Amino acid sequence: MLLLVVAFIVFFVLLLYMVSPLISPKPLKLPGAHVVVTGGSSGIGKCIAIECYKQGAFITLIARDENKLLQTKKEIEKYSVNDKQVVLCISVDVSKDYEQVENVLKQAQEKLGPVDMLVNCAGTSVTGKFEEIEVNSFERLMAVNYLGSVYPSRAVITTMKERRMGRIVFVSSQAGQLGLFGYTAYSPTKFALRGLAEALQMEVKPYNIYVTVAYPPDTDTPGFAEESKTKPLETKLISETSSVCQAEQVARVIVKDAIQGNFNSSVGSDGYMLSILTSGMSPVTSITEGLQQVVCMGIFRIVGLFYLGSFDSIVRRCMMQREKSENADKTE
Ligand SMILES: NC(=O)C1=CN([C@@H]2O[C@H](COP(=O)(O)OP(=O)(O)OC[C@H]3O[C@@H](n4cnc5c(N)ncnc54)[C@H](OP(=O)(O)O)[C@@H]3O)[C@@H](O)[C@H]2O)C=CC1
Ligand SMILES: CCCCCCCCCCCCCCCC(=O)[C@@H](N)CO
Repeated sequence: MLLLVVAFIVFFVLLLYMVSPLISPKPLKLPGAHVVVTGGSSGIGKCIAIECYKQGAFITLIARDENKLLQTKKEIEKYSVNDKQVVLCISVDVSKDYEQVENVLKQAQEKLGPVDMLVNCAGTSVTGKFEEIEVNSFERLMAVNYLGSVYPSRAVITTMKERRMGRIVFVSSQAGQLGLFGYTAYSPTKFALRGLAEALQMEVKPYNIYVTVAYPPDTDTPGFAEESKTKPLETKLISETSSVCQAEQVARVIVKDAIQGNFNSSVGSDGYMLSILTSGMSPVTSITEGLQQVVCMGIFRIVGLFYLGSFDSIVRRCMMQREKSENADKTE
């Protein structure tokens, strides 16, 4: 009898341990909240700012180009839902000097109150073959995409911990879940965000702060148009596996997941598969999410192997094509 009771207690405690990280956070209320969006003057960041503004938030936009910031401010203000709402613009490079980033965020908080949600969306990309990418691009991308997310987060986290609330969003990429031809400089910066997010989430969860990592697919933005100009053929063909998304759609998903405090945010069916497949030891934010990972991971690995096979064959075909045309050039 005693044994049975002990066994029951042990079982119960184990169950509690498993289920405790699965308890979903309370959603953030956006009306009246202060949302800071880095990279908020263009593309996905701009759409995230609009989405939050439409839901009643006060917005701080951060980017370098002042004209672009002011233009975006005007565009966002068209969507106001009450006459108290404010859009504040700050021109700063998020990747250069920590003190400067800390200072401007202090000013923003003096004007609009403590930051309830920070969206780290400032970022840029360079594609090309490893040996053809300028050496300083590796450093620059790491500075903008990684340090440019560390600095603003580091600057707001103390106040968030004091208030025992907050959301921090990191905009990674599908190229932050798997490495692809052409992305040797870009992918590592997006993988780095995941490591940062996991470690930070474990630290700040007891303070009721939730971290979200978003993994968007190719998205129709000015940044994407710029990237496409110099993209290797292989990268283009591989990327065509999944279709190009609209920035509005990506932004809606990111804002929804951030409000709910979901650690993981993905778009579309291959986004869904990739996120399950790469969930590893990342935090879970609902029981259904945990269950889906347990059940689907193996099956999605099989699907993934087929994708990898097709990517390899694209790379091989392109190489043969190139050699053929080079030989033809020589014989001419
Ligand atoms: N579009 C896509 O296909 C995908 C994009 N992503 C990621 O989403 C994010 C946004 O991408 P997207 O909307 O395409 O980008 P855009 O190029 O359209 O916009 C980038 C924004 O970041 C700002 N920015 C860039 N560098 C800095 C800096 N050093 N300091 C401050 N602000 C900066 C830009 O303003 P300014 O130049 O004036 O500073 C601009 O507001 C990026 O992190 C990108 O890697 C992820 C997956 C897919
Ligand atoms: C079972 C799993 C199957 C998975 C299939 C995955 C298909 C991969 C397509 C990858 C597209 C690359 C996105 C990079 C976007 C980006 O960050 C840049 N555009 C930034 O400008």
